[in-house]
Amino acid sequence: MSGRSGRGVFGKLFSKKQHKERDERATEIGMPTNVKQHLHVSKNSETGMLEGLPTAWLRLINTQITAAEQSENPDAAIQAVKFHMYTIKKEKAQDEPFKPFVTQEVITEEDIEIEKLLDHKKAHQSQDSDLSIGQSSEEETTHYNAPSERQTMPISPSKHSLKKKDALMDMAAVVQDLTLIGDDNDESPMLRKKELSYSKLSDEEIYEELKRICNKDDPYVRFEKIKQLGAGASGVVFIAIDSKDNSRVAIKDIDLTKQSKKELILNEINVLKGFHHKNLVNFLDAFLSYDHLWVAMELLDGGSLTDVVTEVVMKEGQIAAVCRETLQAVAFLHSKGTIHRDIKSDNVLLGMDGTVKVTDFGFCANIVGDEKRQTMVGTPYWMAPEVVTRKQYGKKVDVWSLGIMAIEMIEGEPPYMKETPLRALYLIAAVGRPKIPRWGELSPKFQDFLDKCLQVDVDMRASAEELLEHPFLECAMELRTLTPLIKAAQKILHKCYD
Ligand SMILES: Nc1ncnc2c1ncn2[C@@H]1O[C@H](COP(=O)(O)OP(=O)(O)OP(=O)(O)O)[C@@H](O)[C@H]1O
Repeated sequence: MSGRSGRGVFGKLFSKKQHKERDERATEIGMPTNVKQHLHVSKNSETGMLEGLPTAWLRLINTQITAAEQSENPDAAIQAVKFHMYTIKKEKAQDEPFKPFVTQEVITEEDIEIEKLLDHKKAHQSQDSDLSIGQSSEEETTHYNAPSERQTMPISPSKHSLKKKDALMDMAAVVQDLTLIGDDNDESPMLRKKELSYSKLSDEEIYEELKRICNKDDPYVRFEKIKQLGAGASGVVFIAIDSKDNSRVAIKDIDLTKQSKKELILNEINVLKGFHHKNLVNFLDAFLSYDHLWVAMELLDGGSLTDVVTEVVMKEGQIAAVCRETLQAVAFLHSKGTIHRDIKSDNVLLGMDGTVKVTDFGFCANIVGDEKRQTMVGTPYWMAPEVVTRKQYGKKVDVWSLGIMAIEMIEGEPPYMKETPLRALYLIAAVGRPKIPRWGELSPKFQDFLDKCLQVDVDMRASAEELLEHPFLECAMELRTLTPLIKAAQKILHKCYD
């Protein structure tokens, strides 16, 4: 599906156009507005097509999922469109840009919200159809907006869909539940008490607490801004020189006035302070200047792994090296009771020396031991089937995503990247393990590694810890062999970190 003509083991270089197409792919969907939901889903016995979903949902399904596909796998079509609508709704509601770590409070609200949007109608199940997802007792009006950039699954709680009082009551119950089911032997950081106490703080108190935990230096005096690296939903990232030791750092500048849930930042900073690993883009310090929070991080001057996979061909030994380093980060996060939930090449940053570090903890979930979460987060193309199909999921979603990232390193892009996000969701749910076009060109060890990552049955899928022992990783080349790939990609993309 990559569109590359064969050359060498993994084919020829990816074009810049394909790189651009890859980013544009996720921006395609523009949605209608004001859709009334009366859900009573059934399958037309003649055409096999779904009926009874909101008109806008059906329009989406019917334009992107064929009648035969709907008929063959109606559940996958329904799950995909539900998930998709949830994503769009969240995309519009997202107004909390900085989320290096997601707290239990956010996840709990997210759980409640997804249930409300998607599943609570099950309470009114129809008796005449297996497919029924019920009928709402009252009309709901949902506004849809086109998602921006790549199709990620934002998790900030919507102000529109959840009454604060109800959310807090439900949250208290869930937090209590989670505390009760916590494993005594689990070493996860127990953060909930602090989160709950923060959630009671007023804006003024939050600023006071931020002042207390941030470095007292004036960032405008201490750092010299060199150049902007990019602007994400989470703020602007730039390179700066730290006058304290002349080191170069990456700084994320967050405008606090645009944050509706400032208390989350307190938790995030505290969590980040406690998470240091050689394969994570480590937090260095936080600074407060009026309404701006500057978060200083290690600077990775090699750009993202996406730049490399889309532009140059990687050898198996180089892929093994990146997998090993990423797995070390993932295993570390898992050992701390945290799921990353958004492992993909965009979130793996490289140093010019070949250092590999995982970043963007904006979708992390704190978990307790092997406790499973019922939330749907991540980026559709990298998403594990159990996430799309709304089954309970746990740490192993990161292992699936790592498998998809390995496919990116082989093929230049994840499976279904040329499909719309909705169709990709359907295919993930319906097909399960994706086909890998260059499968026959891979070594048996690499094939086995991918097999262990991409098991649809979560129990059959290896853990990050187990994968670190896999023989494929013994083939890893030295990290410095990544440097020529990074340089080649930077040259093609005209990127420079000086
Ligand atoms: N520590 C870092 N070192 C080098 N580059 C970085 C670092 N952190 C972020 N970047 C780069 O800066 C740009 C913006 O990063 P940011 O994380 O804000 O963007 P994003 O991931 O697209 O957005 P978001 O995560 O907020 O949705 C990206 O190109 C990213 O690769």
